[in-house]
Amino acid sequence: MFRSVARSVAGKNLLRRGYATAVPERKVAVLGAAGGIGQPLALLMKLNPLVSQLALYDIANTPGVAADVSHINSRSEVAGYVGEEQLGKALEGCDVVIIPAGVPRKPGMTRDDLFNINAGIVKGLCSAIAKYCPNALVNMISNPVNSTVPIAAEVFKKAGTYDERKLFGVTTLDVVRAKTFYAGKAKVNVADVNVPVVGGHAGITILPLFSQATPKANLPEEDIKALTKRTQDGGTEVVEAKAGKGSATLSMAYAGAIFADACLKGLNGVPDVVECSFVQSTVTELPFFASKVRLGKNGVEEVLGLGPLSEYEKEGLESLKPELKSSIEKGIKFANQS
Ligand SMILES: NC(=O)C1=CN([C@@H]2O[C@H](COP(=O)(O)OP(=O)(O)OC[C@H]3O[C@@H](n4cnc5c(N)ncnc54)[C@H](O)[C@@H]3O)[C@@H](O)[C@H]2O)C=CC1
Ligand SMILES: O=C([O-])CC(=O)C(=O)O
Repeated sequence: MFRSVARSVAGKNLLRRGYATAVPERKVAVLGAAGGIGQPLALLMKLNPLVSQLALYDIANTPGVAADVSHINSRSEVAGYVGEEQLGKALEGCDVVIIPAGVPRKPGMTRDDLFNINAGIVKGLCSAIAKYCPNALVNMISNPVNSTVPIAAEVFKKAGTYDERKLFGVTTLDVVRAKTFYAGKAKVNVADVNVPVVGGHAGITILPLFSQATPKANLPEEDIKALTKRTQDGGTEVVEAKAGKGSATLSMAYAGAIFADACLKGLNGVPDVVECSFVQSTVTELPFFASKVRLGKNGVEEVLGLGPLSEYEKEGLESLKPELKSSIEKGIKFANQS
């Protein structure tokens, strides 16, 4: 009886290490797993019961991280992979690949200042994904997300493996911040709060839609403007507080774990899994845009529209388009000329 249920779930075996519920096997890789985000994200993915195999890849230091995390008595088997020659093994059979590989900002830098280093890193990793796990859902964390996602798309197109339903820029941290800041201002329970955040993932391209926030609080316009600015500058707030020691890592690991969990639930057929993400889109005239996305067995099931916007949000939407367009074009150009 159990076996027949098992076979019906995407042909995957269900029982490993005594895990006794009908949850399919899922392999997740974290690329950049020894870094500031990678380590806590590895921990959180190890705690996720939907993961059966966890592959931790970096150019250095993954054996230690993998040995450490592997002692936790949760479902998944953990393996560490180090150096390019082990990347293929890390990726083979992956259902979800999470990419926090690359350099973080220092005070005074924009996310776009990371382009020169991170674009090449992302390009290399995506070429390997196209080769070793072309069907995996890719969760792009590396900045500038507004450019790294288009780079990944171009790499996959060139390799003939592009499926727009399987490529995601992770913008969950913007949602996490918007929820936290809104709850503080509106004096509502943060656990009940929902706020869509659309656009992209840098400065004014981050557009929280507080007019759609629930529970409703009817905050005055000046509070909405302050909340919007704080959400847009949330990354910079952390970069400045860390004073040269990097950018958000712990809150990003939390956000990355939420988004990867949503991807896994979608793959497993859980209905109505909706998260905001920067994806290929026709919601605006821009080819990529963050909005609410319904996740399913093939990744993006439906890109949801923006819903009704306030006048302030309409202005924000128009103001962000030129910057987002140029970041997208920069990524596409890089991928096609190098
Ligand atoms: N999407 C988002 O909301 C956020 C994105 N980020 C971005 O995430 C990235 C990583 O940030 P941190 O973890 O703080 O940096 P980090 O420097 O602490 O860690 C990065 C890791 O990537 C590894 N790495 C470098 N090249 C690699 C390659 N070719 N293959 C595999 N691994 C490689 C490094 O060895 C290092 O362990 C940055 O680009 C940062 O801007 C950070 C916070 C939020
Ligand atoms: O601000 C940064 O450089 C890192 C990031 O993307 C964020 O914290 O939102």
